[in-house]
Order: sequence, then structure tokens, then C-alpha cells
Amino acid sequence: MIPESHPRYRSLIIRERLAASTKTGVVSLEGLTAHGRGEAFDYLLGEKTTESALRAEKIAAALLLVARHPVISVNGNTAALVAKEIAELQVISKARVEVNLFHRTDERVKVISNLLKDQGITLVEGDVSRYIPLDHDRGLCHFDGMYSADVILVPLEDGDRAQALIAMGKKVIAIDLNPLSRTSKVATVPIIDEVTRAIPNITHFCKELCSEEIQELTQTINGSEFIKDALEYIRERLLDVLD
Ligand SMILES: Nc1ncnc2c1ncn2[C@@H]1O[C@H](COP(=O)(O)OP(=O)(O)OP(=O)(O)O)[C@@H](O)[C@H]1O
Ligand SMILES: CC(C)(COP(=O)(O)O)[C@@H](O)C(=O)O
Ligand code: BAL
Repeated sequence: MIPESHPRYRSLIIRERLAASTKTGVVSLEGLTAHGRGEAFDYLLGEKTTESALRAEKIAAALLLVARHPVISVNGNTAALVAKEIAELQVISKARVEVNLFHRTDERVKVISNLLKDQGITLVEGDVSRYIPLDHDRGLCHFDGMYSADVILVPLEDGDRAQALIAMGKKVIAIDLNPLSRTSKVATVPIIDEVTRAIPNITHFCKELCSEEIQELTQTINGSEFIKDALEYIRERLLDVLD
């Protein structure tokens, strides 16, 4: 039992949810280690959304709204952490949602799909093929899902899949606390933020942005600025701590 008074209440509740989700197969055991890596970066970021990340989330919302065929890719950690929030984002963005796993088993696809549908999400389902040229199972996706997408939101992504999607001419919106990850470096829009903060922010902007703002935000996108901003923000925080 984690008391609400605990200084790290939110972080511990998220950890508890992830740990419980490994028992149902929603989260892989490797997902716990990936989460730990994320938490380390979140510490450096002060466990809050930076102004720069908020700008990236605004651009992400604009891209989803103007996309011809937006798709949200969901892995185990994402399903465990933000299923309800993804359902809300799907309603406002009209994006398709597809389960895509690195540690893929039929059982995990099924249990994650059921979790998402229980939140009201309409899923792209059916046969998958290796439409993305990768040697691992993230290459398996749906024709009318990621294969046909022009904009893909990929929380907690693998760098090689992000690279492959970019090479296929798609715009990739990544959510990854690690500004140094391969994913962040190759993404069209790297959102250097925590997924439970980022998804509701994107939904908020989808509701708030007007057509002029959408036009302006999607004209020229410089993804590397968000990485530079995050690294500078971390540098400043570290220097402050040292003082
Ligand atoms: N809750 C979270 N919110 C945002 N990012 C997270 C969260 N949990 C983990 N991450 C980040 O997501 C990434 C997923 O881990 P993974 O091992 O697939 O990527 P990686 O190997 O670090 O990066 P890459 O493959 O892009 O080089 C990690 O960079 C981790 O820091
Ligand atoms: C653990 C995870 C971040 C997600 O794994 P899955 O839910 O199987 O897509 C994976 O990409 C990895 O880094 O190992
Ligand atoms: N997600 C496992 C492989 C990678 O980190 O890219």
C-alpha cells in the first residue's frame, strides 16, 4: 500500500501498475527494465513536462489532425500505462490504433488487445505481415494500419523500427524520455517526456488547436531542436544541483 503522502507516490503507483501488468502478460519483464531507464531520465528532467516537450506535443497533435491515415502504435508498457488516455486521443484524433510488440506472442497480443478494447478503443486487427523490413517482430504490422499510415505515434519505441518507418516515408512521432535514444534522434517529432504526461497533453492540443495554428505548426518541423532543448535543460539542472 503506497500512501498518497509518499514523495514519490505517482512514480511508485506507476511502478506497481507495471509490475502487476507483468503477471497478466500485458507488460514484458524487459518492459520493467525499459521503464527503469525511462525513470532515470525523468529524474534528470525533474519529472515534469518541459516547455520544449509541450511544444513537441502541440506539433504532434497538429500532425495527427492533418494526417490522411494517422496510426498510434501500442506496446505493452504503453497499454499498461495509458490505455484510457489513448482511447481519448483516438476519439479526438480519429487515429487508428494498432498493437505492435517487440516481445511478441499471440497471447500478449490478445491480452493487450482486450485491455485496449475494454477502454473503448477501436483496434486494427486481423492478419499481420512483415511490412516493415526488420528482423524482429516489430516488423509485423497490419496493411490498413501502420503500413498505410502517413503519421505514426510510437511511444517507447525501438530505434531501428523508427528508422525503418522514416525510410518508408512516414512521419514518426516518438515519446521517449531518453533524448539520446536512437528513436529520439531519428523521429520527425521526438517528444522527450513521460508517456502518462505526454498523451493527455497531445489530446488537449487536439481539442484546442485552430486550423491556422495547425497549418503553422506543421509547415517546418525541426526534431533535433527538442533533443538539444532536453539536453540543455538537463545540463542546467545538473549545474544547479552542483551549486
Ligand atoms: N514511461 C515512459 N515514458 C517515456 N519514455 C519511456 C518510459 N519508459 C521507458 N521510456 C523510454 O523508452 C525507451 C524504450 O526502451 P527501448 O529499450 O526500446 O529503447 P532504447 O533501446 O533505449 O532506445 P533506442 O532503441 O531508440 O535506442 C527507452 O529509451 C526509455 O528511456
Ligand atoms: C520492453 C519494450 C520497451 C516493449 O516491449 P513490448 O511490449 O514487447 O513491445 C521493448 O521495446 C524493449 O525495449 O525491449
Ligand atoms: N526494444 C528492444 C530493442 C531496442 O531497444 O531497440
